[in-house]
Amino acid sequence: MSEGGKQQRTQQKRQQPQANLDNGQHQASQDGTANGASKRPGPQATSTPPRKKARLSGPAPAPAVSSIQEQRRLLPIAKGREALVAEIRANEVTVLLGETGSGKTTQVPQYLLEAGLAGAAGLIGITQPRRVAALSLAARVALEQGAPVGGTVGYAVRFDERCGAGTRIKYMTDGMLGRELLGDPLLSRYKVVVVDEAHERTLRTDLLLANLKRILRVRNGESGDNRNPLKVVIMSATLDAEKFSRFFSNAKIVYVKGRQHPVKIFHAVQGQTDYVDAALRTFFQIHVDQPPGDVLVFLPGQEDIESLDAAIMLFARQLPAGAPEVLVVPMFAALAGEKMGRIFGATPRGARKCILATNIAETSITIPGVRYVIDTGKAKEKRFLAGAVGGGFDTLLTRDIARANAMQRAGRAGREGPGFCYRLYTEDAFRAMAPAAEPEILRTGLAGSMLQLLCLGQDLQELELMDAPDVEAVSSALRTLFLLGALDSTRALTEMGRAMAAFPLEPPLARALLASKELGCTAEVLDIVSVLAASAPLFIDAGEQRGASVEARRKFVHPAGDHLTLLNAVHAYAAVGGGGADAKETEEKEEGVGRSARKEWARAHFVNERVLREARSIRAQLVGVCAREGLDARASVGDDADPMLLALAHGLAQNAALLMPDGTYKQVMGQAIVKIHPSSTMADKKVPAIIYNELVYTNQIYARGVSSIPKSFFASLGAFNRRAA
Ligand SMILES: Nc1ncnc2c1ncn2[C@@H]1O[C@H](COP(=O)(O)OP(=O)(O)OP(=O)(O)O)[C@@H](O)[C@H]1O
Repeated sequence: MSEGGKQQRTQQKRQQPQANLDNGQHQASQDGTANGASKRPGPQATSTPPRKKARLSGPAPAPAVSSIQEQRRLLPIAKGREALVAEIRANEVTVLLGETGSGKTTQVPQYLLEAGLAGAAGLIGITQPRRVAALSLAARVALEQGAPVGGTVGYAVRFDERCGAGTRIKYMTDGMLGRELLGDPLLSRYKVVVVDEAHERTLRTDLLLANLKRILRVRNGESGDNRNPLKVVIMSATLDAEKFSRFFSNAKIVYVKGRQHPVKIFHAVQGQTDYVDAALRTFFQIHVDQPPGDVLVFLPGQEDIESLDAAIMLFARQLPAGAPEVLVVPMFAALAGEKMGRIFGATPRGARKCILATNIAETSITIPGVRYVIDTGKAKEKRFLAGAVGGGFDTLLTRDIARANAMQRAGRAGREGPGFCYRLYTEDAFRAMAPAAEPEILRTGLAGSMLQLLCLGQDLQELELMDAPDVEAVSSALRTLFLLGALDSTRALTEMGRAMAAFPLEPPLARALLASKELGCTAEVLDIVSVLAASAPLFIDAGEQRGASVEARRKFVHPAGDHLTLLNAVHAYAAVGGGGADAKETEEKEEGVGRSARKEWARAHFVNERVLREARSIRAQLVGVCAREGLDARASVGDDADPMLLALAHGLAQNAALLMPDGTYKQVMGQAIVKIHPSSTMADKKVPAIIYNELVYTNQIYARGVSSIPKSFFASLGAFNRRAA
């Protein structure tokens, strides 16, 4: 059945509260992550929605621990503190394996600082694959240190940094530390680098590991220079420790024993065909039958989160009067700060919070109050098809998770007291899962990373990596960089390439921005790329209200397509009182009437306001880079569309397609036949030539983020001349 058909069917089903809910039984089992001995059965599904009075009484969660310092002392890792510090002191590289929640991420950096391993003024950097983890961990550890964030403990994530002169412990994304290599190739300010959640094997972690190996060689003395040695600690709860140890010349492996609180695991008795429905049933079984505690549900993506959110609210309204309130809180990468506050903030008395999250909540973080985890066993995975028709494109498909992910998910329960994890898949399915996710370097586009490496004088193919990337993915990245003008025909980095790398943007967007210099439209292109670099689409996919959303947005629609439509929306938002070019002015209007008017405006136009606000902060940072790179951020062409489209086309030259006589579009630099995505303002238009932000493959190849360009542009795009060369 098609995705759309399935969606429709589930929606129909969820709109009938009396639907049969009788296939959600779970059985308790033990696996590597569970050492609880609870006799409490898993939630038993009923044949009707919950009717009986829900209760939020029962055994209290773990006894409150009086002080934060006492909590620290009770963590399993605390018992081995001295021995652990001694091992790290004695070894250049330590691989540290310990159960989820044992205290690795929050405690190890503090132990090392307190033991003097960072010297008098050196830094301890702790990398995380995800920004939300870096932000929340910095907040927690700052609290434990009794100092504000930006004091002893700070953080650095893309487009946001809070560190001061006195910062000694820095939580950061793996990508940020990678960027620091550009200015400081030996990471000389760091005495210790802790690579946390290394099992995730993100591309950035892998590149960082390769660089750390290089840096160790230089700083730790093969060349005799041992004045500023570096220590590296690799950590995870679910790691192939031997592999990491081998990579670092048989590094010492240290195990932290024990976990603070048990997590009891329940598996579904039979496989679930509709995981959103199964999650809905399981949530209400918990809500009705189980003692207090918040619930964390893992789902693949935003669409499922929104669908489950609506379904839970529908059922919650049917609970008897006086039943505990249900508070649904979505959690995905694109959330703005104030929403994060709702996730991590205290649940009101008598209510039960239900956090609906993607895998951004899977590792490292502690969400206070969460006692129950529901795991659908699914995640969205981005995969770059390098050898595909069309020269490669990203796919974003829902897939089964790996065992390591399942164990990490279970580990989000049981952090403040005993926890429970309900897997919506069978124990056999769990055992059949791959042990760990495939390293990202084997499945992702490499152009951006390759450009950064070239700026460091490194060649991806010569780097000593844990797993070497696919040859086709490497040549696809090289081709992209060459067509964008970042490389010359000898594969050497050009001035343009260096300038592109200065921007924390994917190469095509950086190229478009640089092209705006000559064309005098930097102000407009900044507006556009800032939105495209944000972590979610600007326009909300309104689902059933699609008709209404199209109508509401009609006034922004630009005949040239999605990019200028997006620009119109940014300008319209600015006119309501925020989001425009002048960040300072908008900050002043942040409070009060302006703020609520903007929110209302965004809601009425089905525009994602947090994206606009995120884009505004991205823009402010890009303006800083523009100044350094000699671009005038105020240069504007007003309403003149052509210069803006031409600048964009410089970045998206590889993403161009021409109209064929049969009404389809065919790539200019590839063989693929593409369709314009139905969400595009260009969906029903037939224009001679288009550029697009990306191709996505669902059941066919769709171009998303589409603009019409004059065919005459092709003559002036360097990429086409280069292709011919
Ligand atoms: N924000 C927080 N609020 C309350 N308790 C917290 C918070 N962060 C951490 N803790 C407590 O500290 C414990 C250890 O957390 P930490 O992140 O250091 O563990 P970890 O071993 O790194 O786990 P993981 O492998 O899951 O990342 C948690 O189980 C929890 O009890």
